[in-house]
Amino acid sequence: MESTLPPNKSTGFPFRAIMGVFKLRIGVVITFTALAGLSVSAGPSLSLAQLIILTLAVLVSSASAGAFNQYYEHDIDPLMSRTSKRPFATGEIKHGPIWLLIIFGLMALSVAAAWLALNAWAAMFTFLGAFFYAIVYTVWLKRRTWLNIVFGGLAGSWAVLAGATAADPQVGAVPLALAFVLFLWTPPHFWSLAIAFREDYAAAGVPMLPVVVGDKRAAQTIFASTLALVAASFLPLAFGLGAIYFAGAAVGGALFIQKAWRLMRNTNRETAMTCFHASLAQLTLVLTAAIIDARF
Ligand code: HEM
Ligand SMILES: CC(C)=CCC/C(C)=C/CC/C(C)=C/COP(=O)(O)OP(=O)(O)O
Repeated sequence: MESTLPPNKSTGFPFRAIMGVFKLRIGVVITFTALAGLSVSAGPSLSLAQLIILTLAVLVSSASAGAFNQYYEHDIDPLMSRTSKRPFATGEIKHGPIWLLIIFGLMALSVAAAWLALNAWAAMFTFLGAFFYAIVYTVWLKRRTWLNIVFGGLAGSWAVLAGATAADPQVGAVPLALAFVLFLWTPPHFWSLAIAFREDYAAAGVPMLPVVVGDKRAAQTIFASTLALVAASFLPLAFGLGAIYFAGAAVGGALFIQKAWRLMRNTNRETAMTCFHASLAQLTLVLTAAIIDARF
């Protein structure tokens, strides 16, 4: 799972490790989420330059938050198998204040670019996404309560609204509904992975749901929250999305529910990871269907 790769041997400069710090694969999906919010927004089309700036602003904001997360968690990442190879955890990249300058500089740049090229609302949600992930989730809640992901999950909702407000600061019902879907999607997405790596989180003293209530109760909670998520994923139909969106939400929802059911019936690392990947497939189907439906 971990995207951190050994430094490029030929130059010695840890280019790949530095890229690994920014969690860019996740940033790409976060950016896709913002573009889905833009697509379902009623506002006027953006110019190509504005579209590029929105894309880069959300990507850089997400990446800076991801880098802050790895910087801040350099103490617990070595304690977990999944994260122990990360550059701050291994010392491949020196954990020092220069990184805070880089991180906050990139964050400020992304928010300023969104503000200047788009509007204050898009800039605010671009900032809020990173703030909720880096501060609300990573610093405030992650090591304190199993509710960490419930509130931290708003980070994804802010990504939807960053895109939607770029075109129309008066957020419409469909972008709001999609932001609500992201809010409900994030907990089962993450709790599935947390079951697979429960021992890691227990060793690191992080109170993820499975550590607090056990795998079985966590799997039951995942199943119940997936049902709620899938029900909510049909909300955009009430505000104008059509058959294409329905198809995406139905196929994605059925897949996620089936894997969450399987996880609840047979709770182990393999069914947990399958459910985690089903969450990503469901989100991709819902967002892609929303983009296509809104365009035709
Ligand atoms: C605070 C909210 C969230 C938390 C705590 C969370 C948690 C995680 C974790 C722990 C991983 C595994 C990372 C790794 O091992 O490298 C992951 C992977 C992933 N997450 Fe989430 N997630 C959150 C929100 C989101 C959102 C909003 C999206 C997309 C809209 C998303 C998309 C992904 C993707 C695409 C991956 C796979 C990345 C890869 O293959 O390297 N996550 N998530
Ligand atoms: C608009 C905008 C910029 C939104 C940002 C949204 C965002 C970056 C959400 C967090 C995604 C994520 C994979 C968190 C993992 O945290 P973790 O610390 O639990 O993962 P780890 O254990 O792998 O470090």
